[in-house]
Amino acid sequence: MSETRKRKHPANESSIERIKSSKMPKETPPSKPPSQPTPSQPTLSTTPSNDDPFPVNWPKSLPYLTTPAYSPQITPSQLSLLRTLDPDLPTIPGSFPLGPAPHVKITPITDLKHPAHGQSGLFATQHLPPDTLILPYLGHYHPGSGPGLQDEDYDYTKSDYDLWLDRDADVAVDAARAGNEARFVNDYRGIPFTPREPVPGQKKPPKQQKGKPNAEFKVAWDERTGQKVMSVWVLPRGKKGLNTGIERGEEVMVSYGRGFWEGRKQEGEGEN
Ligand SMILES: C[S@@+](CC[C@H](N)C(=O)[O-])C[C@H]1O[C@@H](n2cnc3c(N)ncnc32)[C@H](O)[C@@H]1O
Repeated sequence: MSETRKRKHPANESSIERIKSSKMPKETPPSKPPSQPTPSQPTLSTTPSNDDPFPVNWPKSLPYLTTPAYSPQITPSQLSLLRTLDPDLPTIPGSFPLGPAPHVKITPITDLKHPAHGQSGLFATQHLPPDTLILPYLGHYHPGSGPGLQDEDYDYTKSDYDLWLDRDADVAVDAARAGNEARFVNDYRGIPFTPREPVPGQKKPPKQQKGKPNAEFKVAWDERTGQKVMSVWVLPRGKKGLNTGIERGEEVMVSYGRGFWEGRKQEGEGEN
């Protein structure tokens, strides 16, 4: 077993760091159900909030969240920091659905050239313009350092689905044991480039960048639950206007950060 350490997180490389992970998590149910919130915390909702409770292709063995879950080790002061409004954060509006995200679909990856072949990814079901909120990234909120990285029989440092949420509050969010569609967002590295077709009514296909992410993780303020959440957004247009958004059928791809892959390489070396 390799030593426990932190490495850069699959997210905005400048601001978010990922808790170290070692192996692809298994999509088997945890040996214990996810931690239940204390009475003072919002309810962990795995119950349908509308007619279509689970997203298409959601793994049935995994609890589907519509609001965050909480490690029992999260303290009241951490909760209070998470629930203090930061007006500079982008917002998830109260009108955004609690439940399956409207414009993306979890899709098994069958392309043998795709580096995550055999796993799944998240794909756009319609054009997503630059700077659009795609969906929140839900999971267990847990301490990002110290003994809180071990929850009873679960070790967050082994997760490949763990993101820093708030460094000042020392809180991270892990979607390995429960989450929503956002946990299926892959890193752009090595994903085969698929040229675009012209959209109906236009001669040329929309501009496209090769070998780049088209989305990013951002911390946001969730008006629906009154707290900070991690979330996935389409990249902004950019100074040169090169980002035209994500076309229907394209995979949503972020950068996990170089540290994620370096950490993984080191683990591989450590295991030899
Ligand atoms: C947050 S999960 C992403 C969803 C994952 N594909 C699934 O079906 O559960 C992170 C894991 O996806 C895989 N992955 C994501 N992007 C990848 C890439 N560009 N190349 C290889 N593996 C990738 C790795 O196994 C990584 O540990």
